[in-house]
Amino acid sequence: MTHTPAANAPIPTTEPPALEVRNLFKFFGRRAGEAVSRLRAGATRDELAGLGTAAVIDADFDVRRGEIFVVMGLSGSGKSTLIRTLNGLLEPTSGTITVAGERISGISPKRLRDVRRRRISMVFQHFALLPHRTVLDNAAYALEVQGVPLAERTERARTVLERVGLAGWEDKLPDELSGGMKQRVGLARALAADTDILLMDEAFSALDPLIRREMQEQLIELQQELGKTIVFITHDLNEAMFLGDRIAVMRDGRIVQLGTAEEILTDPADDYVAQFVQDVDRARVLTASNVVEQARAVMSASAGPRAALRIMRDLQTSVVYVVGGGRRLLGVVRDRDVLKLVRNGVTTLDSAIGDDHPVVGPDELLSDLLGTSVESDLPIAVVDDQQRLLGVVPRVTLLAALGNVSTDTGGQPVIELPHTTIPMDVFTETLHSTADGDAESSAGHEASVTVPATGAAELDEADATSERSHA
Ligand SMILES: Nc1ncnc2c1ncn2[C@@H]1O[C@H](COP(=O)(O)OP(=O)(O)OP(=O)(O)O)[C@@H](O)[C@H]1O
Repeated sequence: MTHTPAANAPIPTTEPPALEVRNLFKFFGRRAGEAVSRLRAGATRDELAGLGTAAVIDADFDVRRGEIFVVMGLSGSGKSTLIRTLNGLLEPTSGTITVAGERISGISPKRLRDVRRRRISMVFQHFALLPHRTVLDNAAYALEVQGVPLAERTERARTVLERVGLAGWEDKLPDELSGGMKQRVGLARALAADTDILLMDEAFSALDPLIRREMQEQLIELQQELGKTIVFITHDLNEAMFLGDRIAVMRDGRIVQLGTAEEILTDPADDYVAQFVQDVDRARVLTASNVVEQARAVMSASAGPRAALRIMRDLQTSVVYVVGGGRRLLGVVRDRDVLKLVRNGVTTLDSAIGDDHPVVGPDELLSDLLGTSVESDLPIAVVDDQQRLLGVVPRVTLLAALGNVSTDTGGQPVIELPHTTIPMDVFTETLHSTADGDAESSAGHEASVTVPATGAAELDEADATSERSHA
């Protein structure tokens, strides 16, 4: 899952947003205008219950081009009403809606139909397929309504059916399909219309959990492939968090929080949202970048085997991460190999650097980290796309994050690497006996720990300083 930048980041384009919603109110009932004035003045939904229902109260947001924007809330919170106003099925009581720069509120029905046809497709919970028409005809239906010639619409429908995994099913009737396949036809029909915006109203809610997850994953793939703007309505927070680049949480007609999944999970706007997120499957929301910790046992390759041994001794670990220029991760060195190099008087680390350590990118989901974590005794190294070491995810941190527990044990950092099983004396003895007038020859001192935290240049300098201070 790739998330867009933080919720309030500026839109990096001069094009208008896919959708602009400004101060939108929808009131069902008598004296709607008066009800909206009272809502603006601070009246609650309950206070207006005598007049009717305030289904959407002062919604104000943009949907960016190419994002999956999820509207999430319990039954009755106003999600369906909001989406129906977005596609012009309902006229707002007050406020405006603009689609790709074109107003769709307060315009003539003919113009509205035209904007909808060109800009917006809808996918429904219960598929809304025509039972006596084949899969192909259902997929081509929107195009047929638009008057697209038969040959062209058949070709476009075939292409999208293949894309959603239904090649070979074109001649079947809806009744011959499973629920997941029916929804794929619904999706294909929406995609065939080739509009910029897809509105999906609880589109996966009627599906079995496994099929539902498959559809969610496929939707993300399709979105990345096709770059559609998707507004997805759901009452399921896990689904919202998995799909949404941003999520609007609705309660009693109001959007109470708008943000990325991470923002909502880690900084819920109020107790209501906090209660919701308690049950979220964190493994499918949080990524390595959310839980990464600073790696302590890191050294520059140029510092050599003796420096590695000193770090192992001082941190009592069996492994040190080795980085090159620009903090690029080269691999790990292990205590036994380093000990051999030092004993043999080898001054470069290269031959001991191994790559048998787990590495992931910052966007990797925690659910994908679990398997990696159990396969290795080392913490997972997190690197950026230039292979620069960003930090590590120790197993204990991963488990704590999934269980929503703190790893803070009173200021003591988590021990991230396996303890060395080689007695400390052996390290010290080796450093002394092989010392050639360097730092370790001044017996009896405690070597200061080299715990580089920043760039390789600083690492080199830290080592040089360490050597000098011992000389
Ligand atoms: N046409 C209508 N006339 C009167 N009240 C309505 C109408 N449509 C919706 N409402 C009311 O507006 C409120 C919001 O309903 P809406 O269907 O938008 O919520 P929802 O979050 O989509 O819920 P659900 O998931 O159950 O559909 C509810 O109290 C509902 O009863």
